[in-house]
Amino acid sequence: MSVLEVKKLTVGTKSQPFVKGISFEVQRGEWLAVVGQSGSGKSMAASAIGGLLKPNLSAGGMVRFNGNDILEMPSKKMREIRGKGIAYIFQDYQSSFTPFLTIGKHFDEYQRTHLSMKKSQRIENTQQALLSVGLAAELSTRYPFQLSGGQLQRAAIALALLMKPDLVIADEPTTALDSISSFRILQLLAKLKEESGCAILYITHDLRHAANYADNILVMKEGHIVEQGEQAQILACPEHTYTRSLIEAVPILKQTSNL
Ligand SMILES: Nc1ncnc2c1ncn2[C@@H]1O[C@H](COP(=O)(O)OP(=O)(O)OP(=O)(O)O)[C@@H](O)[C@H]1O
Repeated sequence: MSVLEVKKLTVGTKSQPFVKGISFEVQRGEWLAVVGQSGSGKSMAASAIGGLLKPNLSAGGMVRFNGNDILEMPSKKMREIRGKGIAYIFQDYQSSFTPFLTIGKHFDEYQRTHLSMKKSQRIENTQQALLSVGLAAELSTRYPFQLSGGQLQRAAIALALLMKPDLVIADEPTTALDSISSFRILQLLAKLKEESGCAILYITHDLRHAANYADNILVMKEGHIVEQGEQAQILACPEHTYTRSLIEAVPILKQTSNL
């Protein structure tokens, strides 16, 4: 069974659709990259899948997560799924943290909401989670502003993965980071995917990330999917002119493509 099944998903305001009937599936252990220019509807689709749409937007069609229909789900159940089954990693990782709570307190509160266990076990889990993303356990006593951007995004990822989700939605998680920190975050996601077998829906406008990490690629343009398939196939032999233009815009990819 697919972890995620999306059928004819539309998202938009009352007067204007921005995502216009897209369909795709994500399997367990798959890294699917959603690529396309700015404004093509990638984030909006991801928000609808994660049940995080802005109040002025609504979604139609079908989104099934582990067989459960997300768009029909009461908000309480959706919050449970978002905590445990689906993790969302934002481009703006600062928004995952409350400035006046320490990093450790964030991890503690998250576990208290979703699990019932002793405080000593929660502390142990927090330390393990920080270590798993290469952060020292001592960072749990610091406040968010006392961490660098890369450290904070790692902490956000550790927090998102604490409940061992089946699906990680990462919406341009490296955009605000320097290239070394970005590389580390991508490596980390790849490692976590290998270890846990989770699926990753990775939103990016950087085709190089898709080329290096994704199993499959889905290309969006103006709210439609124009092409989807295996990563190597799409990059070597793109069928759609829009995909070709995206590849041509990245010289290093153009060299290895059959364009
Ligand atoms: N809350 C909103 N209300 C109305 N229009 C919106 C809202 N959020 C986004 N849009 C519009 O919807 C379109 C799709 O936006 P979306 O954020 O999904 O694009 P994207 O492909 O993720 O772009 P980027 O790569 O820049 O993040 C854009 O034209 C955007 O201006």
